[in-house]
Formats: sequence, structure tokens, C-alpha cells
Amino acid sequence: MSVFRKLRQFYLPYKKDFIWSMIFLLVVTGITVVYPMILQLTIDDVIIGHRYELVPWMAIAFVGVMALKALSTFIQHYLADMFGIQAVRALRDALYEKLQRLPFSYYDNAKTGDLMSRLTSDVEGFRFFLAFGFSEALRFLIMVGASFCVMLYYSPKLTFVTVAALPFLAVVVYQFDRNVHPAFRRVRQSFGKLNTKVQENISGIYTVKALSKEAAEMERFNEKNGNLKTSQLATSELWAKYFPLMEAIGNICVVLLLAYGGYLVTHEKLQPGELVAFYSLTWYILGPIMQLGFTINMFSQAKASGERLLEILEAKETIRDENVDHTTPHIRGEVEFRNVTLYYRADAPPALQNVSFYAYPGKTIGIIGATGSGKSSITHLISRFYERSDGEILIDGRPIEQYSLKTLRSNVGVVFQETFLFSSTIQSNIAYGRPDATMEEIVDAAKRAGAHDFIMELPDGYDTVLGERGLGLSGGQKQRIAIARAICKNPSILILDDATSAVDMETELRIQSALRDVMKGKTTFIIAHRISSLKHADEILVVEQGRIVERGTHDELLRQNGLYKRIYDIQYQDRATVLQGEAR
Ligand SMILES: Nc1ncnc2c1ncn2[C@@H]1O[C@H](COP(=O)(O)OP(=O)(O)OP(=O)(O)O)[C@@H](O)[C@H]1O
Repeated sequence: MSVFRKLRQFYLPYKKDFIWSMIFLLVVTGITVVYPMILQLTIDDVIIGHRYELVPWMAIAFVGVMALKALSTFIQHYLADMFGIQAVRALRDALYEKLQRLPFSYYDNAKTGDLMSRLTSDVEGFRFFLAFGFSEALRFLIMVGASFCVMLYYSPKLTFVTVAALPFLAVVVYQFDRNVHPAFRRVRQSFGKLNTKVQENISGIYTVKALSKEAAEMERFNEKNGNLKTSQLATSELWAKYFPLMEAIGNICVVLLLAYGGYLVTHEKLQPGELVAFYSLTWYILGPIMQLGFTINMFSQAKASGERLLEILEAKETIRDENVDHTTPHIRGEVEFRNVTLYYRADAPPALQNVSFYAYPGKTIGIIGATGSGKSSITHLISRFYERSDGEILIDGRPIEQYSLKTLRSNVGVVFQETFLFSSTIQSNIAYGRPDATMEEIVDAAKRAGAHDFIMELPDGYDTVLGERGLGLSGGQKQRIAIARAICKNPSILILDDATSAVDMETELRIQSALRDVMKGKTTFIIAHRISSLKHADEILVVEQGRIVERGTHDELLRQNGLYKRIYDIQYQDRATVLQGEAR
């Protein structure tokens, strides 16, 4: 129950709809129980009592009662649905908002397919329970309770004979529920695995085709599809096995009712109409009990879904705005690291160790080093994508934590190693960080990023709609649009994380000289593997195993004759000669 209590903030605001729907449910259930009573009156008082003049009135009353039932059913369903739909809308909003706030570290371990299924099928499961489960549970109680009372009123003895088989039915329902719940869980798991397979296959279709793994992929899909079939068949088998059994027990109840009830009627201890009413009422008790398994199952599925949703809602936001200064929306771009250490995981070696450097506004800092040496980690900390484990990071002389995340990130422009473009127009992709940018500013950013010319060659220019993840553009074109997006934001600190790796050297040079112009008085970090990409930087940091091992300008570093010089030799001299020299 605690799951439903924890999620109450989402459905309690709509309790009015729920209460009204329950009131109409009472009306509907009440009428349903009254129906056999009208039948009894018609048979016993009108037909057997030969009072045929009452038939039209009974018919009118019957139609009136049925019309009221139809109207009440409509209102009850509508309001119950409204309750569920409004509640999960608020829930979905909260989940989405939470996903926007969760730190990078959360996404390091999250699976896209799994998150998607939580936001769709788990939310739907919860909605279904809110809209139908609650009312089904209440309907069960009212229907069984009211029918039982009416039956007792007619004949206590017949009531007990009829319900004698109910404990057996209850045992079967209990057994069914015990088996069907894990079976349903297996279906959901198989379905989740199948979904993840499809999602991964579509995302990685280039790799699949490039490695010619279509047949192997089909085989794996077939296996997952087969698992889903098996688990679905197992569930069907359970339904097929238990339902006839439940119905048989129900029919035993009816046989007992007809045998003993018939005996009572023939001995004039019961009216024929009362027996007919009994017959209907018995099914009003049996039906909901048979359905109980389904209702319990809906409840446990909603509980499982609610737990999965709470896992997101209660996930820790390790990076939060606390005691921040909202009065400084602008940052000049001075960045200082003092003995910064970063552990991504406690059980792994640090990604950065005692990193210190100082960047004046307007300067360009180059960062170079082997893959995995910690270059990106340095820039992750400047945007506070991750929290440093030790040391101090100062921006404009103040600890980074004093800035709100919004202030910080709106002043930092990052172009990542992997470019992500949205499936919208080129124009809106460039203006993503600053939706109020004018067309002139967008074009200017594109020109500086070396993207304008190829954009103009596209049939729809800036209005060209890109495919998912920028499909339809070359790697270098995507990178240039991403750079334009960062420039358009007019950041005080610009981070290019291997952002020109897919661009030819000449274009890269043009982009960099255009950047010098826009980044005047601001700070630029360039991470690159190519020395040509950062040799003009004011200071180059050489990183090895999380430490800065050399620093200086290009010329200074060459003179130091260390790691940087070695990278330079490999890139600019005959590779074979360098490696041979190493081997000796
Ligand atoms: N999110 C993360 N969770 C755990 N470990 C990480 C994470 N990101 C990076 N690492 C580890 O931290 C170390 C430094 O990674 P980083 O991405 O900073 O290297 P890099 O120098 O930018 O590499 P590359 O040139 O390949 O991009 C690596 O050992 C990497 O495996």
C-alpha cells in the first residue's frame, strides 16, 4: 500500500472525480441488485397474482431503471477514466521533469529501453488501475455484500446452501492468482527484453550491417520472440485450466440452488419469483469472485509498476542547486582548478588526480593526452556534469557550487565528442540553446562554424529537417552544426571536446580563426588528439592517467622533449622511424 501512499500527490488532487465516480458506481451496483427484485415482483405479484394491468407499469419502471443505469454507467466510467488520465498526466510530467534533473551519473547505468518502458507501459499500468482497479475492487465489495443481503432476506437457508461451494471457488481463485502473477511478470520481462533488443538493433543498425550481423541479430531476436511466445502460452494455459474449473464450481452452486430451491418452491416455502431472483443474485456473487483474480492481478501489476516509477522519482539528485547566488547571471570565463580529484566510482582508480590549472578569460586552453587519460573528465567538471571528489573549482574566483546550474550551464557551451542533433530543422538545432536567437545570429554562428556553405547547398537550406540523430549529414557536417549551436549560445566558456575530429584540417583552421574572433574575452577549451587542432592554444595541458604531466605553449612543450614531443613526432614525422627508435 505504501506505493500508492507515496504516489498520492499525483491522484489526490483529482479525488473529486473519483468520489463522484464512486457515487455513480453505487447507483449502478444498486440498480443491478434491484433488477432481480423487480423480476421477482413481476413473476410473483403480477403474473402469478394475475394482476396483468400492472404489466405496462412494470415495463415502464423497468425501462426507467435501465435508462438510469445506462446513464450512471456512462458517468461512472467517464469520471473514473478522467481521474486516471489526469493523475497519470501529472505523474508523467513529474517523471519527465525528474529525468531532466537527474545527473549524468544516473544515465551512466540507465538503459534507454527500460526507461522508455517505465514512462509508457508502467505509467499505463498504473493508470489502468486508477481508472478501473479501484472501482472494480469497490464494485466487488458492494455487489457481493448487497447480493448476499438480498439473498438472506429472501431465504437464509437457501443462501447458505448456495454459497456452500464458495470456499472451493475462493481456493481456486487463490491458486490461480498465485500462478498467474509470476506468469504475467515473466511475460512483462520477456516483452521488456524484446523491446530492448529492437531498440538496440535500430540504434546500432549501421554497426549490424557493417559487420554483416543481420542473420545473427535475427537469430537473437527469434530467441527473444520465442521466449515471449512461451511465456504468453504459459499464461494462456493457466487461464484455460482455471477458468473452466471456476465455472464448474459456479455451476455446482447453481445446481445446488436449483435442487434445494426447487424443493422449497414445490413445498411452497419459496415463491417461484424469489427462486428466479436468487438465480441472478448467485451469479452476481460468483461473477465478481471469479474476476477477483483479475482484479488482484491488476492491483499487483499496478503496485509493481508504481515501484518502478518511484525508483525514478526517488532517485538521488546528487548535483543540486543549494545556497546558490541567483544575482550573478553572467560569468566572465575565468576557470581555476585547485588539486581536483575525481572518482566516478569508489571501486575504480580516480579519473583525475590533483589537477590544477588556471585559465584567464579570453585564453584558449588545449588539452591533449592518450585515450582514457581524463581529458573529457576535466571539462565534465567545468559544466558540473559530475561532482569533483576533492579539491576546488573556481569560476570567476568563486566556488563553482555558488552558481546555479542554470547560470553555469547557460554560460558554458559544450560540443561533445558524439554529436547529437534533434530530428527538427537545422535552424532550430542551431538555436536550441537560445530559442530567441534571430535568423542573422543563427546564420552568423553557422558561418563561423564553417557550416553556412553546405547548409545553403541543401534544398531547404536552414529549414532542412534532419533525420533522427542528424541522419542525412556527414560526420563533419554534424560536428559543424553542433559547433554553430554552441557559438549561437554566446557562451563565456566554450568547450570543444574532440569536436573537430571529423572535419578536415583546412576547415578546422578556418573554424578556429573564426572562433578567436567570437571568443575574444572569453575562455575556450579544446580537447583534441591532433596536435594541429590545439597548437595555437595559449596553454596546452598534457594529461596522462588523470594527471597533468606537462604544460606550456606548443613551442615550450616541444622543447621539454617529453610526452607532447613524442605525440608530435608520431604525428609529424615518419611513424615507422619513431616507433623503431622506441623499440630500440
Ligand atoms: N561516466 C563514467 N563512469 C565511470 N568511469 C568513467 C566515466 N567517464 C569516464 N570514465 C573513466 O574515466 C577515465 C577518463 O575518461 P575520459 O573520458 O575523461 O578520458 P578521455 O581522455 O577524454 O578519453 P578519450 O580521448 O577516449 O575521450 C577513463 O578510464 C574512463 O573509463
